[in-house]
Amino acid sequence: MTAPFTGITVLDLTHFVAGPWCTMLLADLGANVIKVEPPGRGEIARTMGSVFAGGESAIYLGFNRNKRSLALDLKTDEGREVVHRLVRTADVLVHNLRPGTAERLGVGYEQVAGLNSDLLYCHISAFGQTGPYADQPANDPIIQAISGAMLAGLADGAAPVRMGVSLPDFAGGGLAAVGITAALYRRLRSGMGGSVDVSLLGAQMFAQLDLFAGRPSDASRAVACGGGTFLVADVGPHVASELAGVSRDEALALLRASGVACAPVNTLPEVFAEPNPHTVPVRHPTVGDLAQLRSPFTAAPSWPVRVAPPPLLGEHTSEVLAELGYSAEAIEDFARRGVTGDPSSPPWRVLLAPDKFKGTLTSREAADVIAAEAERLGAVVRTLPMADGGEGTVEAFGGPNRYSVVTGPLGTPVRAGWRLVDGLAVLESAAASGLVVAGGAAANDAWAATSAGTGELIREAIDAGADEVIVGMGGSATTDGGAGALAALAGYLPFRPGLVRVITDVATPFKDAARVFGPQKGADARQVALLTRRLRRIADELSAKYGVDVWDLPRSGAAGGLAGGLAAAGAVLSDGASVIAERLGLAEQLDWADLVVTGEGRFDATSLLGKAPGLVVRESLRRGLPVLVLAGAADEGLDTDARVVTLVETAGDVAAMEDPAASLAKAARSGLHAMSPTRQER
Ligand SMILES: O=C(O)[C@H](O)CO
Repeated sequence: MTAPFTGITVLDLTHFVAGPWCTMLLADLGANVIKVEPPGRGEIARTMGSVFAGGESAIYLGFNRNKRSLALDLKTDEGREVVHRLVRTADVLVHNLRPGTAERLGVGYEQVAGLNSDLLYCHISAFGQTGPYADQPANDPIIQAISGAMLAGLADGAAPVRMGVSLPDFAGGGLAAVGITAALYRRLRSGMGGSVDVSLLGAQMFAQLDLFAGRPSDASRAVACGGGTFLVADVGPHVASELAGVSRDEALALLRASGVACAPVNTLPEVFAEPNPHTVPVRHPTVGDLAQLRSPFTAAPSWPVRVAPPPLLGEHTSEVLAELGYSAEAIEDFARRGVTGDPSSPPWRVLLAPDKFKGTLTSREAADVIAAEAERLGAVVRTLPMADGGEGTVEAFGGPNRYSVVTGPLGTPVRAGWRLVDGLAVLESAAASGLVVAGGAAANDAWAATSAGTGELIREAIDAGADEVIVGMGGSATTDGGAGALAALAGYLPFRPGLVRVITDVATPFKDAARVFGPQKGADARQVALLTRRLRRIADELSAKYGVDVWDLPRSGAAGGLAGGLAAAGAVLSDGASVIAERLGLAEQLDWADLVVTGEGRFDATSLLGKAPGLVVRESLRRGLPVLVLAGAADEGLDTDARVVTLVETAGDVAAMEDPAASLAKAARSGLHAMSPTRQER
């Protein structure tokens, strides 16, 4: 079951109370509400009121949950172009701008109706669109005054009092949400868009119907109790005087026991000490734990109720612009020129280049989790998921666009993804002959496991016309010295120069392939010895056939010697992380970044030596860039200037394994927050 307004997009140009309250009602019911705010300062409520926490005002925090914030200067041509793109994709536009302002910003009804005939345009105004006051600005006290609410319940001649509750705003916002709901229903039946107008004065008049109907104000029902407290109960003067001598709690107990409707006159802290669960907790990135008033709707059957924290200013700018089809370059350009960013504070550019978190998150998944946290802190983000030749290599190049059924490591056919774009094929041994494919070390047969499938993929790539084939090595189940692959490639060997480049996750030579990696593939000591003897024989055969001695050749032991087998047949061996970094343009991305984030499952001395995160760290530090490493776990006392934050220390070792995405988010939040340029103010 989805929330009722799932799939409805609301372009929210509202501010302060009435409009944000209306759009929050829609957001609570599942609408995708995009709140457009001026860059730098945000909507007016962010700086209004007397209660602030984490840099946000309580007024703003109260009315804006479940929304996304897009910082956008509507006074620029580009800002207007963006908002018009949004109009084209939105179902509803809501604003409570002063008369004439929407038109000045290019979002008046006449200006946008032609862009999207399905659009429902809701204008919340003080006095409506017609009548003598239509052009007059007004706020809640003005409406309270003109509607008679300021004198409601007061004795004749008493000084007017503004109701402590902004009823005009709540009535206006709530009724606007009803009007929008009705218009959406009409659109569903008739296909018609259109407009909905709600005036605060009309809404207030409607909400104080009982005043006009002459209902007595009943001020006398507030009964004084001991200690200067009050309660409300329908009791006569005699009982009231009795209650004056007892504590309020006692008085309430007596009245309740006698079945008299009664309640304490609560102070605000007392309201929240009442047992009813009126609030729901939410974690806000700068405020911390934040109580939100629970939406009073309950439905049966129930629909999902979500409570996402009120967004930071511009938190979703990049995300929304990307959804509208803007390129990463255009998004960055907007930020730099002040269309979406605060021109007085330059964007914080964060490059995310993690490797996989082996067995839990792919590098792409990890990058996406970290990106969400960085964007929350206002960063402009670029992602560059890394790999080293093992699992995730094809993904790092953009993901598979072809699939082939090939021989799996244990003989069972496997569907392996690979990629061919502009003559460059990328494939990986992990997908065709991987340990994961074999079912892990326990299920693997280290002696029988074959690299045939990787050979078949190479054949497919050559047959498909690839000019260059990059073959990732790593994460394999095999220790067959490439014998299976070479047999599958019969008729295609030796490779013509430059055709096949093998990129490896390790520099291990052929002779050590079984000793170093056999155990993780399920081989016991006896099998390791047998596998090493078999590798020796294969090396001799390769030498006799191709005249290449791979026994001591660096990198030839990757993927159980498959790298060596292919190298003997003419492939070039290279370091996986370096080739991938070069092909993906890591250097240019580092030139762009202010902070670099990398990561992997376990960060240890070997990471610093050769693996992708080590390379990212090294290259970043060489340029003087700060680096954050997020790792599942890390060795103590590593010799690095990078800041290392582990999932184990921030989320605990159980959570790190059971919910790696949430744990990574937590670690990213902590690390990024500590390295954020504005952390002092946060
Ligand atoms: O596949 C393997 O053997 C290891 O990942 C080293 O390449």
